[in-house]
Parts: sequence; structure tokens; C-alpha cells
Amino acid sequence: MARRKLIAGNWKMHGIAGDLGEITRISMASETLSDIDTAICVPATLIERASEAAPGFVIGGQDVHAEPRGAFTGSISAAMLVDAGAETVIVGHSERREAFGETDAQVAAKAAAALAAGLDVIVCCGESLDVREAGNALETVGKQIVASLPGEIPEGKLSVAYEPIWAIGTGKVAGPDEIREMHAHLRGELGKARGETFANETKILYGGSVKGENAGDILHLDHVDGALVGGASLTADQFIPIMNAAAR
Ligand SMILES: O=C(CO)COP(=O)(O)O
Repeated sequence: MARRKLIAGNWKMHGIAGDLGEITRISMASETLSDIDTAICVPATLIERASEAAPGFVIGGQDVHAEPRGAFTGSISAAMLVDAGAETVIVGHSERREAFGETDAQVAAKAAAALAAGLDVIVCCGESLDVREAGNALETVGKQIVASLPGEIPEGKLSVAYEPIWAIGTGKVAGPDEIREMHAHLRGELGKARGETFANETKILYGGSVKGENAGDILHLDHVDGALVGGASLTADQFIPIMNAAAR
């Protein structure tokens, strides 16, 4: 089954209004690549302006609260993201799991809230270097992703991003065999947990030091349906070559 590739950028805590030109340029390039999907997940402060700067281009958030409203200082609800113009959101990024202690169950609740508001969701998973070196990466990440999925998942609304923590922002990329093996394992686990149809339609993205120079080698591996890109999503000059590699 052919899954459309998704190239999603995660700006993390980078970007102010003066950087929106990068999104405009990325958006214009995406219009020429009709076979792939593209999105940029910006800081919450930029969602509305990025949506206005690039009409028709998918802008996303980087986190969402599981509750619809309430006394949660500093948090953003799914409805607020939609109101600002977001169409997708990342949940369960390892930086949030590590820095804010987010559990699989909390990630699943966030994903459920986002889906209920009509957002697409990218659920992240990935192992630490210790886990990889102990030989437990497949088992750990397989369990993590299954436990991070919400109960109800409308068709085509959820993607998974496999991001080995040791490859994020380090310039170290997982090897082709490691990526292929993990993605195949995750698809198998998704199949066992949610059925073959769900497993086959769910995009599994790779993330961790993806750049224009390595994207072509990663994006056409079996079971790799796109990329979640950090540093190289911050400028059009670096992001567009990754989009082009996906479209080849
Ligand atoms: O964490 C990532 C994307 O969510 C990956 O970041 P880098 O591409 O900067 O390694």
C-alpha cells in the first residue's frame, strides 16, 4: 500500500515573526510537490501568523494539554491550537517526556484531545542510548508507542515518529538497518495492537539529524513514510532539499 510521505518540521523553541519568510518559501516549494505532504510545527506564538503567511500550508503545534480548559497556567488546549490555525500537533516528543516527565498515558490523553478537536497528530517515540546499547530498543519503543496511542483514532489522522534520542540534534543518524528494523517492528506492533489496516495506513516517520545530505538514503527505506526534522527545518534552504528527496 502506498502511503504518501510526510515531511514535518519541528521548530522547537526557535522562531519569531522575522522568521516567517522561511515558512512562506517552504510553502511555495510545497505547492510544486503534489505527491508529498509537508507541515511545520512552530512555537504557539507563531501559529496564527504562520497560518496567515502561508495560506493552505499545514502549520502545527508542538504540544497540547489533554484537558479542554481549566486552571493549567501556561498550557494550550487543542481547541486553542485549532482556533489559531493549526491543523496538526506533535505529542510525546522525547524532549517533553524527559524535561516534563510526560508518561505514555499522558501522551495518549493529549493525542486523544487533539484528535477530538479535529487535529492530525504526530506521536513520538524513541529510545535512549542506554536502552539501545543494552539491546532493548525494539522492545522498549514498541511498548512505548502502543501505550502512547489513544483509544479512538479516526482513519488517516495519526502518524508515528520514531526518533532515537541519541540521534536528536547530535548529527548522529541511525543506520539504515537500525531504521528499517525499528520501523518494521513498530508496524508489526501497531498491527498486533490495532489491526493490519491501521498499521498499513499509519505513516511512520524517522527523526534525528535528518538533513538534505542524508534524507535520500533514509526516506526511501522500507517502512519509512517521511521525516520529523528539527534543526534543518529552520530554514527553507535546508528544508526544501529534504522535501525534494522525499518526492523523488
Ligand atoms: O527532535 C527532532 C525533531 O522532532 C529531531 O531534531 P534534529 O533534526 O535537530 O536532530
